Amino acid sequence: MKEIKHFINGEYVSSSKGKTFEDRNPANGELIALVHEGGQEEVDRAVAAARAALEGEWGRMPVERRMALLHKVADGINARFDEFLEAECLDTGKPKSMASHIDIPRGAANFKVFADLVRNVPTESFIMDTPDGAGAINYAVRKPRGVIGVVAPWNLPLLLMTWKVGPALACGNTVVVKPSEETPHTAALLGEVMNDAGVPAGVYNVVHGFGPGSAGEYLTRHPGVNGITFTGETSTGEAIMKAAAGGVRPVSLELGGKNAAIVFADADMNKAIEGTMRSVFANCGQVCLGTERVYVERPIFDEFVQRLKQGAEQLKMGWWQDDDVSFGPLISRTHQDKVLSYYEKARAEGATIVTGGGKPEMPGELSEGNWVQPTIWTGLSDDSVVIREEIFGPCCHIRPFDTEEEAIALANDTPYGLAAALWTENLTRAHRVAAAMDVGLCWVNSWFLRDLRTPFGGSKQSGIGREGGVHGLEFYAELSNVCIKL
Ligand SMILES: NC(=O)c1ccc[n+]([C@@H]2O[C@H](COP(=O)([O-])OP(=O)(O)OC[C@H]3O[C@@H](n4cnc5c(N)ncnc54)[C@H](O)[C@@H]3O)[C@@H](O)[C@H]2O)c1
Ligand SMILES: O=C/C=C/C=C(\O)C(=O)O
Repeated sequence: MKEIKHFINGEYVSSSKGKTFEDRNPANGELIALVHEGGQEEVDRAVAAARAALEGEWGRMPVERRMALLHKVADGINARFDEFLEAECLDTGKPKSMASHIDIPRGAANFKVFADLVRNVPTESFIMDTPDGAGAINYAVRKPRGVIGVVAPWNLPLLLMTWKVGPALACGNTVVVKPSEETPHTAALLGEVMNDAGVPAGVYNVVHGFGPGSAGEYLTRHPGVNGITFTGETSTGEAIMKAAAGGVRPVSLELGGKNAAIVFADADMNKAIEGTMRSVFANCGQVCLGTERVYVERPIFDEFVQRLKQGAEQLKMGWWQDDDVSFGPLISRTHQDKVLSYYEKARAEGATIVTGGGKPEMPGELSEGNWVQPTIWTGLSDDSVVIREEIFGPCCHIRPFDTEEEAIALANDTPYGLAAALWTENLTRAHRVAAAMDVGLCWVNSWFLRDLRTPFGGSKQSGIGREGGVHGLEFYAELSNVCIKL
């Protein structure tokens, strides 16, 4: 049986207590690897290695050399594209059509983009008057924050982990990564790429394990960690904020969502259907930016519902390797139970089930996987739990609206504030409504179109801080002002 070990100080190491847990293929439940579970000892070793690397060659490395190494890491991911693809798809069950276009290319891009960015970003400078007339010059210096703890989720494992590791290393920090227990493969494989690229030992470390009482908690509580960046559920974000309060360490939190799409009657129907198909069903609905609430202007409501239903019923489920497969399983049996519990709640609350609503019949081995049907509901009241709580599954509720004001109020009626998608051909309305969305990210006539120079993050309970472009530097670097009296 394959074993996945920690990556500490440039070496793959076993758990000192010999503890392991299972990594299963979500498509058929097959055991694919045994993963070493880290405890306090492994976290201590990883943090110590990361600290030593900061004080060693990495900390003294000229910026140009550091950036060249990060480019080599990106090239190393691309050179082993098929291995990363297989590792990611085995852990998640996601179709290769998705992972080959999104997950793996973004894994490489996250290193290149931030290496180039950090090399080119200026810092601020102010010249001031002084009473003696000689003046003074202020300028800011960006310094690495230190050891960054990276806690990542399972839905886009390589993409979301490197989205943090890329800028962290570009700013000169070192990292200890705690990948999701569901998806340990690609974080482990990245260790080999780091070594092959010549990144010094201790710069990139990985400790596997769970959250509470395991590697996640030990890492976030560790006093040797200078900042924690986390993507995952809002409730976990709360626990991590509490852990970070000890020692007053900064956090960057990218959390849950209950994202709305608003489809106006003047939308290009084909584009709106194509985009909403992706925003609801891509990655089996397991995308934080995904749409779970769709508001459609009444004159086109029936047509929209029918066309989304047709699209959902044409999704092809199956093995990740098959070229025509567009829909994979949910990540785990536990998550399948959670999503199915919302399917039951929708039924109990009297939803009209337009399509789906249960488990599909899957052939052969696939019958052991965590499959659920793509599901569309109408007819629920605005206070239904199905409409208020994040499900993180391939499902949405569609509700008609009559006025722009009503649509805005409905979309914003949520404790979350991550993303929104608007569909309209009216440019003035697009600007007006986009500005009224209480979210960190609003797409107009598109979804998940990403320029990595832009601010990314959530408002309300969807997060704290913005990563992406220069904005992530607020977290990954410490700005320190130098004031020189002339
Ligand atoms: N805003 C975003 O950018 C974004 C992106 C992707 C996913 N998400 C959110 O992530 C969630 C799905 O991912 P998930 O189920 O892996 O999230 P999760 O919060 O259950 O787990 C995320 C990570 O945190 C670790 N963890 C759990 N409890 C911990 C604790 N007490 N201390 C330290 N670490 C702990 C887990 O082991 C895992 O590595 C959804 O809510 C989704 O909306 C948000
Ligand atoms: O599931 C959430 C997706 C998050 C995407 C990003 O963080 C990104 O594209 O940088």
